[in-house]
Amino acid sequence: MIKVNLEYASVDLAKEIKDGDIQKIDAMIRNKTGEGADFLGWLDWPKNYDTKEFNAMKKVAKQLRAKIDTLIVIGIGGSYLGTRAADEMLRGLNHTDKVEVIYAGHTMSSTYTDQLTKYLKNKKFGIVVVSKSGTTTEPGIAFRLLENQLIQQFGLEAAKELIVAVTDKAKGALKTLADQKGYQTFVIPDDIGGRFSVLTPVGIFPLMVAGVNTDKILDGAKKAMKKLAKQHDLSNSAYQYAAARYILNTKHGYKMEALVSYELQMQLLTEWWKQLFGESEGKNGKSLFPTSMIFSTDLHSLGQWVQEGTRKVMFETVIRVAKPLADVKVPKDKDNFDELNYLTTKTLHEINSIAIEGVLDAHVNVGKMPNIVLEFEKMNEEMFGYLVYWFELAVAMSAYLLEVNPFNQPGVEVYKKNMFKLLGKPE
Ligand SMILES: O=P(O)(O)OC[C@H]1O[C@](O)(CO)[C@@H](O)[C@@H]1O
Repeated sequence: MIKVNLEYASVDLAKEIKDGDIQKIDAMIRNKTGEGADFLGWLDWPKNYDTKEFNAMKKVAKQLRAKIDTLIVIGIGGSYLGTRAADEMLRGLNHTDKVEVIYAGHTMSSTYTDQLTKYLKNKKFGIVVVSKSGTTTEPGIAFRLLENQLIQQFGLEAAKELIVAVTDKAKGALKTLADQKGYQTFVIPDDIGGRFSVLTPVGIFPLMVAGVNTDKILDGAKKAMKKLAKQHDLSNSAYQYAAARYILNTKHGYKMEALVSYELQMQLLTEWWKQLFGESEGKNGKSLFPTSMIFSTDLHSLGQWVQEGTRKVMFETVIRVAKPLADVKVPKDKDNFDELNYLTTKTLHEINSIAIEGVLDAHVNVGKMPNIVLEFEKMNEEMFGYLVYWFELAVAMSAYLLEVNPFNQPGVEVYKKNMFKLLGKPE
């Protein structure tokens, strides 16, 4: 479902990396002997997840969906990015669905929060609050505000049916609060970190409420798991990607990787990817800075820099989708004032695909910027599950190649501690 095309990357895997090193790290991942191995729960999750819990989630999601027109998903980082990535990639602007999904708790912007609370005044809304730690400030504040508003609008009893918490199975502020107030809870497994959690109740429950076919997402993840578990060396496409970016970074001196998609509805997927790679690898003064662009949109802004700006700093990783969710024909026009009739033999996706060819040539051959191309078979639910698992395995390999622990994020705590000190948070 994903092929790695290194034709434009100026990387020769056979010459520039030892297959033995890849095999060693693969064994470390599979045998759970590397640093941070306590957080490898995602590795077997597609076959190990608790089907009973998932059936219970389906039931609760159906009940909640029947009662609301708007779902507020409260969370930050790994507690919301994967959900939003799937929501935008799969539902996109599909407003025919009865439930609108709005995200909160990923910002402390007072303007956004004020606008949201006003918008919800005439809405029948429900809340899914997601926090593994239960103590993160942003979702904590958003939940306090929106829970109050929901109770004011619909009453205490109704709140028990309109609020669901996804959090730790036993500990943390959110678990205590939900249990005390009688809110339904679903569990974030101990051995899966936030940014690896989209296939757990973190992503799956809100997506169920949003009406997404989550069974197909999990089928896709299982497909990836089964295929990649059989390939312990560079025949594994996730490892090819990890190795290529490692070589570009450590042997060719590149400092940044831009994930590029030609699908506007993958914008949030690139945000999810940024957290996955940024938090997993950005340690000990090492790793690529993960950034992203949407083409052709950003060709009309950053395109100039990409073509002619500072060289040997950034390379691109381009997602090329073979089969989009839908396609559109350019209509014939009898006047042809806009001179576009020459395009009417092609669909929009065909035009987009030709743009990729043209841009690859311009960026690689003229601009001398290496491009890794990730060939995605399609863009549906199954593909989403597949790509999530694929990137998770890729980042584990990639971080271990850099000799950093992929599963912690000690740097994030620094700002949090400073902020708590300045705000006078009691110890
Ligand atoms: O789910 P929590 O505990 O609220 O944490 C949210 C996010 O915050 C971080 O700790 C830091 O951004 C992420 O690792 C995590 O995904």
